[in-house]
Amino acid sequence: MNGNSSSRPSRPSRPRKPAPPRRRMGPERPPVEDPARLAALDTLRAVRQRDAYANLVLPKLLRERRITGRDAALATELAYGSARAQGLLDAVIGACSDRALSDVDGLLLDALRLGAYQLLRTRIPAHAAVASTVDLVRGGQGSGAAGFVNAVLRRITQQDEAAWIDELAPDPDTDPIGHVALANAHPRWIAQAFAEALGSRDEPLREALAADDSRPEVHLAARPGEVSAEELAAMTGGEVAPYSPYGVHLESGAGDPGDLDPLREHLAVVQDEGSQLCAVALTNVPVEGSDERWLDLCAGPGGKAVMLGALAALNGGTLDAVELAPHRAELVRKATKGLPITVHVGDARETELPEGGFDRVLVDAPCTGLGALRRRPEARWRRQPSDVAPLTRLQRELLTKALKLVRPGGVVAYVVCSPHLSETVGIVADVARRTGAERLDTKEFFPGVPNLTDPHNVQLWPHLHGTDAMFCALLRRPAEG
Ligand SMILES: C[S@@+](CC[C@H](N)C(=O)[O-])C[C@H]1O[C@@H](n2cnc3c(N)ncnc32)[C@H](O)[C@@H]1O
Repeated sequence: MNGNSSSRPSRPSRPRKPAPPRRRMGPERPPVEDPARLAALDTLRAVRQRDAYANLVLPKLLRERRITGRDAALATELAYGSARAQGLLDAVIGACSDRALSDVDGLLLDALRLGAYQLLRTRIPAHAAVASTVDLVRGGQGSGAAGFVNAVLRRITQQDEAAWIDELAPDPDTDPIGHVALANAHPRWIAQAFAEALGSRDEPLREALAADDSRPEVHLAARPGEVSAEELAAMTGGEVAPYSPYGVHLESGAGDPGDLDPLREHLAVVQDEGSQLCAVALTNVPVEGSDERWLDLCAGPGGKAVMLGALAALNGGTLDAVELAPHRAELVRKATKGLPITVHVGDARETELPEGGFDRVLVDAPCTGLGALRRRPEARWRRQPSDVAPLTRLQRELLTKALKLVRPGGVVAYVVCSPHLSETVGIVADVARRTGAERLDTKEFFPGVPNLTDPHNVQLWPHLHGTDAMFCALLRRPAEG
């Protein structure tokens, strides 16, 4: 029998009343009176639940919910700030909660982090920070949960950030690295890696971690041959960068740079000034003989390929670009449209491109990214010390292959966005020793950049150069004897 009850008499048709609004199942959403905080909270949730990237989730949410202006700026500050400071916030929340953090429901932990960040690291009045967070929780998880969050946040208000650090951080006399790590919201192992790279556990380390813990400016790179840095600065309201001949700095929070006309028209890309300097340095080294065939061995998503491709075009040459991940290779193709670039998808270690066939080769190797933590809010809490060893194996193999692909007398730039010594000087010293490559005085090819002291390598730092902590070493394949 048909499930429709055909035996029922049909009812006379009546004018239909508008249906009452349908109630959602499950906990009610808060009324969206506070779109900025709700967007920040939803971002923290996506980071925790789906391993999402805050700087991909939030801009999408802001667009979908049409959040703009001051609300967008507040959402950005709260989402990225809370993600960046997570370890410090958790230490304080843990000290103020009668439950172990591992027993606190994830949704409540997100809200507590959002509230604690406002209390410890913004000028939002304490009563507003507490009340707005409690309202979000009451709307989402009910009044019992709201009571718990209220109690924890009220305890946090009893001291400011400095007092909490005094109470919770390791003793600076016996564990200076542990102390400065918590005070600047970094995991200890990362602070330790920075200390080793800086050769200091004192003021330089504190300055490096503090710079890494602040909101970065947006850097743009003008496409060589299309527009000058001065013109790009005038078009975007930015400032010409201090070191890169193509760089422009924009204030952070000035909206989505992707909406700027020069970016839409492919006259410029978003690219950290340190990355620009490393790509340009490769082209600054004199080479004898031919100089037409350049190679970018790890090209996705294509920032440096755009720079190198545009410079190759001006030089009458070409660029080959290799990328393992097909979707990232596609990004390289899109970013470099109109430039003399051939994109190859595959493992650079096994590429069939001709050995000895290139005059200049860039190895912008996959790395921990510890040098760009300020641009990736949650990354410092996600990365693990165990990530380092497999990357160093890959880095060593890629640099070794690059030194085969470059012709005798040609030059290779080894670049990583990390100051971790195992990924930087450790790789270069080892591969140079095994291959006989000549290590050049890399800083010579970073003209005008101060505070470079290593005789072979360049390590940039946010606190010294305003760039990501990029590392670059230039090597030459010996001419055949
Ligand atoms: C640090 S990123 C390169 C960034 C790029 N040069 C830019 O400026 O936009 C490293 C890239 O190497 C790619 N990769 C990883 N292993 C690779 C391999 N064995 N061969 C080629 N590319 C690889 C990654 O997918 C990633 O896109």
